[in-house]
This record gives sequence, C-alpha cells and structure tokens, in this order.
Amino acid sequence: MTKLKFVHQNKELDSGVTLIQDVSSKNAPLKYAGVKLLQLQKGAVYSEKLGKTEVCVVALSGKVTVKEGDNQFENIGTRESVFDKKPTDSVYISNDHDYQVTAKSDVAEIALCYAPSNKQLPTKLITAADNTIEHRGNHSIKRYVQNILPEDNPAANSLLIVEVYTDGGNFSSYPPHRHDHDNLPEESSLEEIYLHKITPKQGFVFHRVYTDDRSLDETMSVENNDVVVVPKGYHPVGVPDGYNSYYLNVMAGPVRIWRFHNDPDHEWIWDRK
Ligand SMILES: O=C(O)C[C@@H](O)[C@H](O)C(=O)CO
Repeated sequence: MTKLKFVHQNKELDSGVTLIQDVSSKNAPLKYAGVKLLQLQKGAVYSEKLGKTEVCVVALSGKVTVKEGDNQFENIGTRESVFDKKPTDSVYISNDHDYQVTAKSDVAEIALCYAPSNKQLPTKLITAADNTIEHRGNHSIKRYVQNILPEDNPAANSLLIVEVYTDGGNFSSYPPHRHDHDNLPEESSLEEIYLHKITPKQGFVFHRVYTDDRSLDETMSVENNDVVVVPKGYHPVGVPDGYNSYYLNVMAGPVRIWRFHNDPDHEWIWDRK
C-alpha cells in the first residue's frame, strides 16, 4: 500500500515553533512538491537555508514578518483563521537563499510550500489583493478558490499554489481529474499535496486517489491538519454535512502548467445543467 496520508504531529522544533507537518520526497512518494505546516508563538522565529529549492511562505493565519536578505515584509497575513474565507499574503523566495519568519501575533500558522529550483528569481510579496478568486461547480460540487500562485503568475519556477473551500455536503476536485501524463497540450504532469483543514475541528473529509487500472486506489478519512499526497491519479474530495473543508494545494512537476484530464466515466457530472 502506498503511503499517501500524513497524520498531523506536534513536534517542538524550537522555543515557540511547532512542526505540524513535514512532507517531502524524503518521506512521501513525491519527486517535486513538498510542504511544512508550522505554528509559531508570538516572537518565535523559524529560519531556513534553502538549497536547490524554492519556497513560498503562506501566512495561513495570524501575522508574521518574513525577511530574506534586504527584503523584509512586515506584519503580513490577513486572517485569524483560514475559515475567514478571504485571501492572505505570501512571500516567494528562490533557491539558495536564507530566510526567517517571525510571528507578530499571539499565534501564527504558516505553510511552507517547496519545489525544486535552480533558476534565481526575485523574492516577491504576493499580496492578498494579488490572489485571483473563482467560484467553480454547481449542484453539490460547489467550491470557492483563491489562487495564490497560478500558472499565469510568473513569480515561481515550479510552484503552483491554490486554496480551495468546500462546504459540507459538497465534493471538490470533482468530477475526478488527474494530471499525471506528460502529454501537453492535453494534460500536464504535476504532483499535488493537499493540506486539509476542517471546521469544526473534529470533522473529517474523504479523499480518494485512484488510477484507471486501480493499481492505486486508496480512500482515506482525513482530519484537521492531515496531509494527502497525490503522486498520480484522480483525487476527488467529499465533505460530510455539518463540516466545512479548506485545503491548500501545492503542485509541482517538470513543467509549470496545469492541464487536467477528467475521468471519462464521471465527466457527465460536469456537463449537467
Ligand atoms: O476545483 C477544485 O476542486 C480544486 C482542485 O482542482 C484542486 O486544486 C486540484 O485538484 C488541482 O488539480
């Protein structure tokens, strides 16, 4: 069985710095995408020296200051909870840099999204106002999308990042689609990471990952702060009534283009009036 689900942890890295998730090629069946989820108490600092990896620091909740060289972005972040359902600020930092994140609110939560990179790009603040917004789907497949690093934003070499909200009783990433064949312009090959959050916190969602031949076919019950990785395959999410879902998607692959292929068995669902 392939390990696709990563249950949240609570590992104190340093005073006031708690690691909740750390998923990468080191512990997951991934070659390109990675994510960390960190909780910082006020004044706590997380520092990192990047190798041949780019990072996007997403201020999930609370306020942080991000410093890289002469670039300093003070008090970024716009929400108390991801479920405020409004865009937030992020900072893109290219490979081979050092950076620090300092919590400025009582508590702050950050996602660090990683992908391989060896071409220098400028460090860049991606403001909440830079996010593009989409409402997708009808019937019971409605979702609300905030694009942090979509493919038409050239700030990154590989990373694609999006936030998706799905209300209880709805499905998202649905009808099921995949993006694992290097077959442009029809389909691109991108790994994907789902960092799940659920409100109220005790809720759960279902996440299935499967291929046409079912050599991979896992259906997982996922709780708040769990991560699911999608190295390949279709990957729909179902949200039970009474709970609302948020996920942060980190995608990366050989080419920074998102072209997906719907499962032909279920494509009719998209075509309903
Ligand atoms: O539209 C959605 O439901 C979001 C998903 O498309 C998600 O971002 C994804 O699966 C990307 O391939």
